[in-house]
Amino acid sequence: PKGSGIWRYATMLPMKAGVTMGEGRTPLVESRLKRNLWVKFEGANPTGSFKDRGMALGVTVAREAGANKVIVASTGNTAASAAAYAARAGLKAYVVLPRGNVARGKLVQAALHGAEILAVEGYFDKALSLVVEYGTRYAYPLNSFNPWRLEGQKTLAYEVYEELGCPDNIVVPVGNAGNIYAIWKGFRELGELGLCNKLPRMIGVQAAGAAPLARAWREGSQSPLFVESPSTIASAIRIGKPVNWVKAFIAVRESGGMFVEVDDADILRAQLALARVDGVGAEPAGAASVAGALALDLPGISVAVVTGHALKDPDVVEVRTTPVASQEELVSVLSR
Ligand SMILES: Cc1ncc(COP(=O)(O)O)c(/C=C/C(=O)C(=O)O)c1O
Repeated sequence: PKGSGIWRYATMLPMKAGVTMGEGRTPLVESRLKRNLWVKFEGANPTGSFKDRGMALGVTVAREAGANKVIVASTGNTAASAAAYAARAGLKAYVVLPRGNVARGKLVQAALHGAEILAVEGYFDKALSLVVEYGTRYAYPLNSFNPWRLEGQKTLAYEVYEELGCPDNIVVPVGNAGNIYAIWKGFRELGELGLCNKLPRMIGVQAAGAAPLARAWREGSQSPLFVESPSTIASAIRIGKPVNWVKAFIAVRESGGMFVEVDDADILRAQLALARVDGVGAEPAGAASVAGALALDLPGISVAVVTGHALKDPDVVEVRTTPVASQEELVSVLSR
């Protein structure tokens, strides 16, 4: 298909061309951690997360709508992506961040790309309520309640289909819960086009300390059990009140999937295993999908979406070094 980035799929998008940095076409690699497990490495996007897919379309629509300012609340990756894509589109970005809850790499990206960084006390949910209640009057909102974001993010499904056909399970880390619905929408469209006759089960993975949907699912509740003070090492999904929870329930119910939770130890173990066995460097939230895939006994072919790059959150990685003061010491280390 012609066009670069998400615009390769223009026929399936609400607009035919727009702002791009060649987002998408990310690696789909077979994992050696488990049979029938593939990893879709979204860290390979221009700003290092899947958010670029939705931001390319969101920023294009904002500019077409005549906006010159955009605003997002974010745990970091949406902010980084909005900052970069707004810069590319010549728009001003305002990012509202929960002070002390944003991984360093993402903060640096937002600053580098020239966003105005507004720090609020509290969690992501507080930042989002500020944007929804006040921000939208002054700037075009680009959080994932904005449908154009999800239209861009659904292109991941098309890429998986092009390389692997229609897998049996798609495992996705869930925070504000837009991405799991976006990917489901993409596969549902492939079904409507007759390209997939069996659609994948959508498996949403949450961090145990920030699992409003997984807890509701486990307890058979029809609505999420919101978490007042979400807590997890995976700061990207440290979200207690997912704005897209209705859509996420639809995706999981319609697909015959489920929500599960994994604890931080599982997430960090998956991050290391993924990096050292498959060579894929994920930030903790990005590794949560692999932790879920490893913990579950999913029948058939599974694709775990690794949603963000390891460099986003360097502070969670333990670095051990071996001092070498002489060539003898070097030789002794090398010959161990
Ligand atoms: C690496 C990573 N993995 C998974 C998610 C969860 O996706 P959604 O369930 O669609 O929210 C996020 C979300 C980040 C933000 O919500 C934000 O940046 O404000 C993320 O950065």
